[in-house]
This record gives sequence, structure tokens and C-alpha cells, in this order.
Amino acid sequence: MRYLTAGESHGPKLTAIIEGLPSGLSLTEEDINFELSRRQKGHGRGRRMQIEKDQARITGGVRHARTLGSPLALEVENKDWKHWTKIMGIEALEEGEEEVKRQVTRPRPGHADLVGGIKYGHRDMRNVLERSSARETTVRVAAGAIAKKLLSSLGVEVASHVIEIGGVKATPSQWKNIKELQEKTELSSVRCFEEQAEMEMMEAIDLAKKNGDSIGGIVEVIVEGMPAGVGSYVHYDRKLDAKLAAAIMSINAFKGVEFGLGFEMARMPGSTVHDEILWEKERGYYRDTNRLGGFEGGMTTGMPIVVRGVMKPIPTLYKPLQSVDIESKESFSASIERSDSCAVPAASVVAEAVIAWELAAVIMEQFPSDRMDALKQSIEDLKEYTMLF
Ligand SMILES: Cc1cc2nc3c(=O)[nH]c(=O)nc-3n(C[C@H](O)[C@H](O)[C@H](O)COP(=O)(O)O)c2cc1C
Ligand SMILES: C=C(O[C@@H]1CC(C(=O)O)=C[C@@H](OP(=O)(O)O)[C@H]1O)C(=O)O
Repeated sequence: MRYLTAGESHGPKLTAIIEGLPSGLSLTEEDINFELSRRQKGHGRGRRMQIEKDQARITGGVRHARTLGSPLALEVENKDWKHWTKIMGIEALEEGEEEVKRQVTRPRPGHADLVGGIKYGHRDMRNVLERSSARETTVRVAAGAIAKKLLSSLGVEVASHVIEIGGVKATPSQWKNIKELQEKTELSSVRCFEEQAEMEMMEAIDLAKKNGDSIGGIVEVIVEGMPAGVGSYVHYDRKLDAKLAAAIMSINAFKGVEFGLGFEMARMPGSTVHDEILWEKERGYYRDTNRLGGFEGGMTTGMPIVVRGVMKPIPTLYKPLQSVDIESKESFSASIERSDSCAVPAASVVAEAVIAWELAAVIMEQFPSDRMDALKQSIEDLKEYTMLF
């Protein structure tokens, strides 16, 4: 499976084309819209999220709420487009209309502006920021919603929560099961499981905003129900943990990834890191611990996948850092675009989506199936084989 996306942040719409889905997967626009609305929530977002009401329109690949096996096309409108029609239009400007472009010539440190401008020769760095903007994560979440639907029909569930914002940490592993985690985080303004930490995180966001600053944090994605043996140890580019790490790193502003105990492992002896192997007739192989976060040798172990990603603070600052105007080469404060002060809660929904996509894609690669019923059978067979091994 693969997908491509197109569209600028303030252009008319975002588009995704998804290829390689099996036929017979039950899917509606509501399934996608549910995930899109989750991505829009979260304390710390800027005014843009009050303008947008992200809704997917499926324009190919689905009939009567079932996938056809043909490419799936979908679009999400930018409601903000109506304020940007002239600035972002594709038609040539008439003479003397240059100022309409809202040119960006003072690149923001930490954003793609300067390097993107150099790379594509854009002296108006609006041409860069329009596409480097995390607005694009809308359609990545739409693709992820479809992947989640596929996984769910195979008994695989994906959830996420925010475990740190601006130095405020939540207590790890408070939740008992993935359903409880899903339900409680949906009610939280920062997608955090713990109420005390949630309040402190909101205060930290408000303070950063008041100071014209921004803050980042850590999100954790949990996946339950993946059968053992998905991925491979035989070649570097088939290691599934590596693919998941790349997926997390592909989210705007993400700077690091860890699995299970993660970086903490550097400080621990092997005897307290590896997960002992146990066996019971009714359960097959299992572990009492999951310190490695569900992976051995680039393959799923059958234990929950636990992956975390760190998001840096948002680069646009209302109290901007020093930059250079690329026309005059004089020192100036960086441009200020309307901005979020913290988008970690939204990013945790994006993290779920990109992880779901990679898992669905590797399942389709390892168990090629044109039909959903055949795919379900392959996964059942794998589970049965693993029990008997
Ligand atoms: C959900 C989400 C919302 C974001 N909102 C903003 C924003 O409002 N302002 C901003 O400057 N950066 C925002 N970012 C981060 C930038 O998109 C990102 O820093 C930029 O594309 C440069 O990429 P890099 O940080 O990965 O190097 C957001 C990121 C995510 C995931
Ligand atoms: C539009 C979204 O996020 C945007 C991501 C973003 C950036 O630079 O990444 C900058 C802001 O754009 P704007 O200036 O239009 O408000 C965010 O609002 C979204 O998440 O849907």
C-alpha cells in the first residue's frame, strides 16, 4: 500500500490517493471524520482550528460503504481558503499586484523556510511554508483512519496519549486497558490520562502563550493485537521498528523516537531489560514484561507495541528570534505567522495515524490479499500457527 498527498496549507483543499487497499473493507466518510475531528482538538492550538471543520469527501474507491480494491481518492477542504483566494491563487497576478502575495522574506528559525527557499529557489518563502506546514497532517490522519479501520477488522487496536508537555510529566502506565486509555484521553484537553498532570500541562501551555513562546512534549502510541512475526530481521529495510521510527520522525517537529524502556535502557543491565519467554498450552508463548516495547529483531513479538516520540516546541514565536531578511541581508526578527503555541495533543493523533498506516502497509506486504476476507483468514492462520509452534 502507498499513498501520496497534495495541497498547500491555505490553498483550496488537500488531496490523498491511496493505493493497494483490499476490497471489502467497511468504510464511511464518518470513520475518517471522527479521526479528523480528534486531530483538531487540544489546548494550545491557534485560531486556525476555529476556522476549519475538517471533513473528508471520498471521491473514488468506495461504493456503498465498502472499498472496491481500486485506488481510493479523498479530499479535505481548507475553509480558510476563502480568506486567501487572491494570495494563494494559481492565476498570474496583474501588474502592480505584487503586494497581494504576502511575501515572506524573514525566515523563521526551526521552520523549513530558509533551507526550503534555498533548495527550490523561492525568494518568497511563503512558497515553502505553505507545503511544509503541518496542515498536511490532516490527510495523513485521513489515510491513517483507513489503516485503523483495516487493522481493527483484524483485531488490532491503536491508541495514544500525551505523557509530557513543557516539562510536566504524567505518571507512566496508569491505565489498565487500551479501551480505558482511549476513552479517558478523548475527554482530556491535552489527551493526557492523568488529571493532575493534565491541569499542569494546560497551565504550562497558557504560560508559554502569554510569554509569546512555545512548548513541546512527548506522545506515546500503544498498539494491541498485532500477531507475532510481522516485519523481518533479514534485511535492514524490512525491520518494522525502523519503519515505525521513520514514520514518527516524518511528523512535523518530531525529533526523537524510542520503544519500550527506550533511552532508559542505556542505564540498565541486560537482566532487567530483556523480556523472559514463557509458555502455556492455552496462551502459547508470552512474556510477563514488555520492556522492549513489542519488538525483537525488527519483528513484532505479539506483545503490545509501545513507541514514543518527542516533539520540539513550535518554531513560530510571537516573540520572534533573530533572523535575516534575505533581500537586504539585514538582521531582523523572524516573520510571525498565525500559530499554535503547543500542538502536542494534535500530534499524538497524527502519531497514531502514521503508526497505523505502517502496520497496515506491512501486513498487506507480508500477506498480499486482494480481498478483506482472504486477509482475515491469513491473519487467523498466522495466529494458529504461532500457537502450535
Ligand atoms: C499538529 C502540528 C501543528 C503544528 N503547528 C505549527 C504552528 O502553528 N506553527 C509552527 O510554526 N509550527 C507548527 N508545527 C511544526 C512545524 O510544522 C514544523 O516545525 C516545520 O514543518 C519544520 O519541520 P521540522 O520541525 O520537522 O524540522 C506543527 C506541527 C504539528 C505536528
Ligand atoms: C492548519 C493546521 O496547522 C497549522 C500548522 C502550521 C505549521 O507551520 O506547521 C501553522 C499554522 O497555520 P496557520 O498559520 O494557517 O494557522 C497551524 O494552524 C492544521 O493542523 O490543520
